[in-house]
Amino acid sequence: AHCPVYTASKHGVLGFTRSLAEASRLGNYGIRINALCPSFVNTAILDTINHEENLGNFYQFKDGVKNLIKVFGVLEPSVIADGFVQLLEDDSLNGAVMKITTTKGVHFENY
Ligand SMILES: NC(=O)c1ccc[n+]([C@@H]2O[C@H](COP(=O)([O-])OP(=O)(O)OC[C@H]3O[C@@H](n4cnc5c(N)ncnc54)[C@H](O)[C@@H]3O)[C@@H](O)[C@H]2O)c1
Ligand SMILES: CCCCC/C=C\C=C\[C@H](O)C/C=C\C/C=C\CCCC(=O)O
Repeated sequence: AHCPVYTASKHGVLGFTRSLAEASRLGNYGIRINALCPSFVNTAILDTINHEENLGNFYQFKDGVKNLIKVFGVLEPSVIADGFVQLLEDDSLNGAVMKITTTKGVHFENY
């Protein structure tokens, strides 16, 4: 929401992940490819919404993003690291999309 190009890039990452994971499985590449999709995380990127040069025409919607942050809260990076370790350790995961949110914690999007 609010930033169409940013959002399009994230959808692209998911398509890339799932397609490459299937290619890896079929081609016996020996690697697993998964995506980790967190809600808001406490990193420097959150400050970018305060700068017009980052959001361009969509700067006018920054209060909407701030409201989302207020409603859903901000995760600490350590929570994301824990999810990442789970992706590393679970050999059954390939082409998986792990979501981490304040409301549901770690869960998976099934396609
Ligand atoms: N922080 C969040 O709320 C959040 C939530 C979901 C997804 N993400 C995604 O996670 C990823 C990492 O974000 P983050 O929160 O750690 O942000 P961050 O701002 O802390 O880190 C981003 C890093 O990317 C580097 N970078 C930027 N442009 C680059 C380029 N062209 N080539 C190489 N490196 C470049 C920056 O120098 C910086 O070190 C991003 O793709 C972001 O969209 C972040
Ligand atoms: C919205 C774009 C703002 C510009 C980029 C700054 C930060 C981006 C952070 C993340 O990519 C945001 C991702 C998801 C947040 C959206 C809704 C949260 C829903 C959480 C839930 O369902 O519990």
